[in-house]
Amino acid sequence: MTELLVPEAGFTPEALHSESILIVDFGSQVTQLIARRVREAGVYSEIAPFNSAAEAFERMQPDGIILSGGPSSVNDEDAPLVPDAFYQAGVPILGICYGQQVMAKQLGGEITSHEMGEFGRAFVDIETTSTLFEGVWSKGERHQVWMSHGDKVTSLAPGFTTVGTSDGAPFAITADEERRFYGIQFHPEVVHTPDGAKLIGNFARHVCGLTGDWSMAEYRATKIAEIREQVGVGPDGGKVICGLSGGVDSSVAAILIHEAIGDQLTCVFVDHGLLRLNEREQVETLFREHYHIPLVVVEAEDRFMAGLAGQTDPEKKRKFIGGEFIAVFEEEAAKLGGADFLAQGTLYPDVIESVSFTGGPSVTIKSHHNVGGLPERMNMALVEPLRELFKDEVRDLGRELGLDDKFVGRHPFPGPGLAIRIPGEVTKERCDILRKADAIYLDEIRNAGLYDAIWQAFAVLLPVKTVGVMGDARTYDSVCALRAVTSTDGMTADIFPFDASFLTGCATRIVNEVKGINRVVYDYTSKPPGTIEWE
Ligand SMILES: Nc1ncnc2c1ncn2[C@@H]1O[C@H](COP(=O)(O)OP(=O)(O)OP(=O)(O)O)[C@@H](O)[C@H]1O
Ligand SMILES: O=c1[nH]c(=O)c2[nH+]cn([C@@H]3O[C@H](COP(=O)(O)O)[C@@H](O)[C@H]3O)c2[nH]1
Ligand SMILES: NC(=O)CC[C@H](N)C(=O)O
Ligand SMILES: [Mg+2]
Repeated sequence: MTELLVPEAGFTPEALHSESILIVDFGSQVTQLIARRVREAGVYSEIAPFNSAAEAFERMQPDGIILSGGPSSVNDEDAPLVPDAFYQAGVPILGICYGQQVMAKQLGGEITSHEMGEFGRAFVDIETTSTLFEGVWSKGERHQVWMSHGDKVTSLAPGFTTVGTSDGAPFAITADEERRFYGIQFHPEVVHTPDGAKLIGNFARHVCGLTGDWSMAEYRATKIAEIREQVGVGPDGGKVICGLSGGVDSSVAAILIHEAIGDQLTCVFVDHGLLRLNEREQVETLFREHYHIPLVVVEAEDRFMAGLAGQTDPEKKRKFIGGEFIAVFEEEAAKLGGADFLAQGTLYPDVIESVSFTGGPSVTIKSHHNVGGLPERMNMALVEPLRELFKDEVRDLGRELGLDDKFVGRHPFPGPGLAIRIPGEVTKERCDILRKADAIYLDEIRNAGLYDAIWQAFAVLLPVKTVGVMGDARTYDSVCALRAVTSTDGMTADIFPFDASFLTGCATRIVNEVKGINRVVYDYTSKPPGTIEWE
């Protein structure tokens, strides 16, 4: 564990790092990925929606600006714009997709809307050298990129030259090397542009001239400062309760908040009856052994089961669970004499799937219990220090905080627990059946030494009964589906390719040992098109 830079009261996060990049958000689905790539390049970044970017600029005094993509067309009447002052600030600018188009338009170029765009994989031909590509791409080469646009630049703004072209975009890559303005039609932030991360790194280092000395240690110190600022420290500071599940995210959040505000924090673990076998005891023991943070364990099985009775719609189940979690937290807060803040280990993927991050156009895939599943009325303000991070970054932060490997390496487990792994009605009896099957499956995975190679694995209990024969007798019982995926951040996932013999072994054990299940199947669907959980 590295020593923490303890920020003083009244301290601002900007004071911690000398280098930063401002990302102006025009509502792209993948703006957070730009921030992530900048972090990977070792540079602190902040995202500001286009309409508050001027204030963010004043505060941060960034060394570079990246303009995101977005759903608007620059030819629309109310098209969102970049504050004019940014073009006069002498700071390098990288415009991506809409960002390229809006910069071209504002600086005197032209953009045309076409019926046919380029969506998905495309290729760019590099026509000249550019500081943006130094050491990555050279003149005369052709490279794969990822595009998603209907509009395109058709006439360059004064000072710009064409650096690269694609079939659908004659000005796919444009540069004004003197002003250090770059406009690219493709998206370097997504993995489908294989050299994209390097290009963003080049923008930070070669174009903006940054050294890239930002680290998770600094993220930790920055967040501690922000938490202190939000909650207040000492006798006049607020009280915080943190929903703790024993999962990586909430454990990291709890430790971080505890570092920031000490005993103003109490953790609350809710046993809603939807946990895995022996999970409550394990989490309680592990947490009390490792940390001296007050922990309240709430027995809430009956109320969750009662509320779930008769519910079969996945979104209704999720919304009920989200609301009931908050009701429990509020009751526990009252018992502690009131709390002003509720802390959660919410991550960026929870946010993007539930709602749009800065008011952009993204659709709701499913209401994660801790975001879209929250009730409208909330007494406590939220403290969510991990809200911009992806899972693997949270694990890095956990290691930085000295979190035990037993926590860092745990497979994710969703807050609504077994409820979203039992399609149809959830009952205690069905939870008990699933708990047994899931425990056997994970036991087999651990015994085979596969736990760490898999990102997440679990069993699902289907609302389907099939006929079987056991000991010469007919059975008519439920089907259990097994799922295991590989992933880095849970946003996309691939199935884990078990050997057939491993799956046969699991199926045999589950059918033999779990009463109520007589058939086992394996889920071969990646994400997309599937999601990881079944509901
Ligand atoms: N049983 C629970 N009791 C209290 N809070 C919970 C519980 N389950 C989930 N939460 C809260 O909801 C948040 C989101 O849950 P989520 O499962 O995404 O994170 P996690 O459990 O901390 O980590 P992981 O994703 O590794 O399981 C948690 O960080 C925690 O604040
Ligand atoms: O805390 C959570 N509350 C939720 O409501 C929720 N829904 C899904 N997940 C977890 O998120 C990751 C992506 O899951 P999906 O592909 O099913 O959306 C996977 O790791 C899922 O287990 C949740 N976690
Ligand atoms: N992904 C984007 O930024 C798209 C920009 C603009 N809406 C277009 O269709 O060209
Ligand atoms: Mg969890």
